[in-house]
Amino acid sequence: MFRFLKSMKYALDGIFYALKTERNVQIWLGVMFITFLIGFLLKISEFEFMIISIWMCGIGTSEYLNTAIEKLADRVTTEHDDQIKNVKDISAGATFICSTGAFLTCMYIFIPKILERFFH
Ligand SMILES: Nc1ncnc2c1ncn2[C@@H]1O[C@H](COP(=O)(O)OP(=O)(O)OP(=O)(O)O)[C@@H](O)[C@H]1O
Repeated sequence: MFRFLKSMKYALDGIFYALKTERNVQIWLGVMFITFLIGFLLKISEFEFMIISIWMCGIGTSEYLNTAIEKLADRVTTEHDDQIKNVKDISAGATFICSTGAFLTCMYIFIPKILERFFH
């Protein structure tokens, strides 16, 4: 049990460290807050809220992993290196894929509600 709590503390240290220092992580948190606010105003269902939550956690997870990979890559070398470029680009690609999926899902949920509310 003590080991589990210690692991949780390390994970929380990582979460707060990235939140304090990484702009992209801060942007993710802001976007998540705004998305939930829009969802609340548009009165999305519990199911839609769960779907959006899963996407938001997915983006956060990929952003944290992307940050960790970038940091590790910079430890390997900060000189120009083609492999490091590939590693960083692929890692950024993962976040991009997840963000695109989340964006499309949010549009699918929000647009009909916006049309319904303002154009009916
Ligand atoms: N050592 C390197 N060698 C070759 N290309 C690199 C190297 N470091 C970065 N790059 C290229 O520059 C891009 C941006 O890298 P960088 O480390 O600045 O990340 P970033 O996208 O600006 O993320 P963040 O804003 O989180 O720092 C990479 O995707 C890669 O294409």
